[in-house]
Amino acid sequence: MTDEPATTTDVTGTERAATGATPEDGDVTGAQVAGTAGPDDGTSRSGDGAAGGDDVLVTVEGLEVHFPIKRGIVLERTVGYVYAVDGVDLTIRRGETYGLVGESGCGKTTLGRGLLRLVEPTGGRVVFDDIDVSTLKGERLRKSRRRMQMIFQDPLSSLDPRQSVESILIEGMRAHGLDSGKESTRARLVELLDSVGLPESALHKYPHEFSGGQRQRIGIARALAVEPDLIVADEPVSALDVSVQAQVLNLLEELQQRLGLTYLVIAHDLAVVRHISDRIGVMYLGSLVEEASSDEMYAEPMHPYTKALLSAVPVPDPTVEDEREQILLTGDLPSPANPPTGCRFHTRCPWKQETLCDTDRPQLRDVGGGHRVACHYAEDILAGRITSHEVEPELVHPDS
Ligand SMILES: Nc1ncnc2c1ncn2[C@@H]1O[C@H](COP(=O)(O)OP(=O)(O)OP(=O)(O)O)[C@@H](O)[C@H]1O
Repeated sequence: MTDEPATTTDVTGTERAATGATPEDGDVTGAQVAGTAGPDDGTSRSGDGAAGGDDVLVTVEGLEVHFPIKRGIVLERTVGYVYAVDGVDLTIRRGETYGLVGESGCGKTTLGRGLLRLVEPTGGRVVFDDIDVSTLKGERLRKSRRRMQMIFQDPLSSLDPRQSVESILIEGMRAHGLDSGKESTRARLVELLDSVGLPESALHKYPHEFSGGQRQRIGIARALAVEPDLIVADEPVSALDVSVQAQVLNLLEELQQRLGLTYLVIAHDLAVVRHISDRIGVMYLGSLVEEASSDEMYAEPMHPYTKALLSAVPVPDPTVEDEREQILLTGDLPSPANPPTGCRFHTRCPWKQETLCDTDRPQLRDVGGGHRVACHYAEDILAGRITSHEVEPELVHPDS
């Protein structure tokens, strides 16, 4: 099959099918979503009424996933742990998109997998729609899994190359007793493909016959096949061409509105997260360091790590002067097998306060309106104990 239609992105990020590109070539049907915004347009969705209400679908409490480090061939013994997720508390509201960001290795994927119990948490709990899924076993666990699906970064490696699209889609339906007879199952498969913008003819093709964007559409259709409530999307567009990224993000948004889905979107690209998320959580070395609505996170970041991440994102309009505070992160991400004492960020923090930050681990505290931050410095500023001016020389400005 050919690639998806080429797109153009105008200055506001509005995606359009390029002139002459039909939906094409039969590959992407007319059901494909008309873009409203691209991933790099500098806009976010909070405040546009798309956010879920206060109805909580997922509660994560003190979640821990510690992987044992084993040594020895004959007598294997545990010599330490990778603290991949180390005490995360968060809630995801029904119908919202929660964006999770942070550097590679900070534990985003493990958190998503721990939430779905694709990896066993070593501590804490996950409550999904009032059911504590951390303790579920057997049939009840299987049933809860139907309601929580995952889509992956690399659709090619997550789709079995030996299975046709029909077989890929039917597998999950069958496992959950959702294939209810030949005719209705066939109609459902066609409906699923249409909902992700693929034609019926795709059913008998194999993953390698599709472009990257089309394969991601198949991954989305596979997740939708079992009628989930929550989808954890792990870097859903980072393996795709920029022109295709907006199409897939728009598709996810359209499906959310139509089907009432709730998303946890994991991404390292802050432009992607901003566009699609109602709220954003920033992770550093296994913990959340800040959480806020998408608009507030971009307008008023408080944690120095968040400020550093955001100052690395280019401004969408190159003609506008970038007046943001620039913070450059120094040093590497410490190993999650040997995290620093106290605040885990203190080894790279321009605002580190001696003894306090390297001994006392700050807790995530609500600083108003659901904006949560785990930082002694931010707390001191808010309490009026210090002003940001006192530490300004430590910050790296673009001209320095
Ligand atoms: N099965 C495992 N066994 C041991 N360590 C693991 C395992 N899975 C992940 N890790 C480690 O846990 C830490 C967090 O990994 P994770 O993949 O969750 O991070 P991430 O933020 O999603 O990074 P990326 O964006 O690169 O995927 C890393 O140090 C990783 O090497």
